[in-house]
Amino acid sequence: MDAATSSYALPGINISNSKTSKLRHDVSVLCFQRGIQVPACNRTCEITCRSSWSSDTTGSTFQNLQLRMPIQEKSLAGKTFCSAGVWTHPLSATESHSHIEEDKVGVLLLNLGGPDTLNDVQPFLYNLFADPDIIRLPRLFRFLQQPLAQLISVLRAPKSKEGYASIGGGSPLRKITDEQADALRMALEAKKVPANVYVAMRYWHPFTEEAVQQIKRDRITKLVVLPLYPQFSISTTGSSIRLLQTLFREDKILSRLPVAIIQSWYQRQGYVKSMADLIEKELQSFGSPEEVMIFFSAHGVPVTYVRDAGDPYKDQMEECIYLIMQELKARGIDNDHKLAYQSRVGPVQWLKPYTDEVLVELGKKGVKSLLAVPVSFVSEHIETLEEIDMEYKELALESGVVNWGRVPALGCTSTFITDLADAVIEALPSATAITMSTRDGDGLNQDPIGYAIKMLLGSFLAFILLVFPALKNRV
Ligand SMILES: C=CC1=C(C)c2cc3[nH]c(cc4nc(cc5[nH]c(cc1n2)c(C)c5CCC(=O)O)C(CCC(=O)O)=C4C)c(C)c3C=C
Ligand SMILES: [Fe+2]
Repeated sequence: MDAATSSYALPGINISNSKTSKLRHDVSVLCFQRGIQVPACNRTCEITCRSSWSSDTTGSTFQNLQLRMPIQEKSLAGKTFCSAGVWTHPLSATESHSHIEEDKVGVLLLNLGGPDTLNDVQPFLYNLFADPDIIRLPRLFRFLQQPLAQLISVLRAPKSKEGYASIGGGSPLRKITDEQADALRMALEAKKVPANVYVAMRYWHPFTEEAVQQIKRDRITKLVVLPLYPQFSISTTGSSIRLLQTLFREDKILSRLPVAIIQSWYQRQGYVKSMADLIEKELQSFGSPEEVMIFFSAHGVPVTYVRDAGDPYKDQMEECIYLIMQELKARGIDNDHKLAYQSRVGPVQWLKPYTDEVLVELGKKGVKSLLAVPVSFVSEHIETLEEIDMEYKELALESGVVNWGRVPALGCTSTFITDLADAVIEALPSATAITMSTRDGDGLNQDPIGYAIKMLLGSFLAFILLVFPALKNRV
């Protein structure tokens, strides 16, 4: 299911699924002003009109426009990954330059954040577990969110600290994200689109609230929100967008700021090609590259996110792997591959198959060469540097794998950053103000009794597991 049509759609925000190469190009643009419909099939008019609209009139007009122009895209694999209600007008980088000269453009990079020092680990974990998009309690039990976050963060901190200690005493995420922000700013400048680039971390510094205040102080007039997660998940991009929506709605100035949100970009040619480049290069470091199993390891999410809440993460991940493998095939690389999910936390079921279990299976089956490819995140972080490079490597070697390799995260790879710059430029014309209220996205509306029972049992189970000492180390 696509995020735009799932229960996690965020109405009022013009969210685009960034994928230049696949969008239809025969969409004509209409220009509305004060109730008068002015047919204007050129893009300059579209942008000029929209930037002069007041936010309260733009929302409804734009929603109509979206509904009247359904775009349904089928991927090569036959899955729908862009559905009605999402409208993106594809402008090429050069076409759009003249339209945005008068605007003061901002780009807001969304990321998770990580503890800078070991002392930050527990408060960072508290922020993470206090997020209702990470631990999803029914509204009736939301009062438990903070005490539960306190309890889980204190219990998990020692194990997390060990992990962060083994990678140098803190997360490298802030430094890498700052470098990516700088590289993106330069790439945009090279394309004659000067922009301020801001970093908004969800759970640690620089917090989203800080970035948003800076955007206000800088008097940005058009904003593109770009998550540094290629695929959409309720727990990552969804959570940050929800927070942004709250912050913007509460603020007189920000609620009128035209914003375009790129919800996912795993299907962009630039990203797919950059990933294929990394894999192709790393395969060459093996003695017999054609015998290497390409092992994609994605961060997992609890299975209920996908099954009950309509998180498109799993579908997008599978689509993403398909596209990367197609790209490799086109280059004559036809290796076996496998996708598994890592980093599960707590007692609930997460997306399967689990990375650790698959590694053992593959080793036992006689796979001798394995190339691990982290695929849900574009920076090195604790789960690549510690979990994959240390834990999973050791497990694979113990299980019979002899040759182990790992593809680095994309980081500031220039083809990748250039493509992100194009994604920003393409999204700019679709910026509209965030004014509408959030539709309640949890299952409460659909089956309130079933939902309450499930969540009550879930919370009860979580408590039991947390206070039961023998099970503590699974948290
Ligand atoms: C696409 C990426 C990610 C998804 C999806 C995701 C979901 C998710 N994560 C947790 C719990 C934890 N995540 C932690 C660290 C962490 N998570 C991601 C990315 C995704 N998380 C990253 C990049 C990082 C690392 C940040 C860094 O410091 O480098 C942690 C803390 C580390 C640890 O203790 O293991 C926790 C906890 C849940 C519960 C969840 C989905 C519901
Ligand atoms: Fe995580």
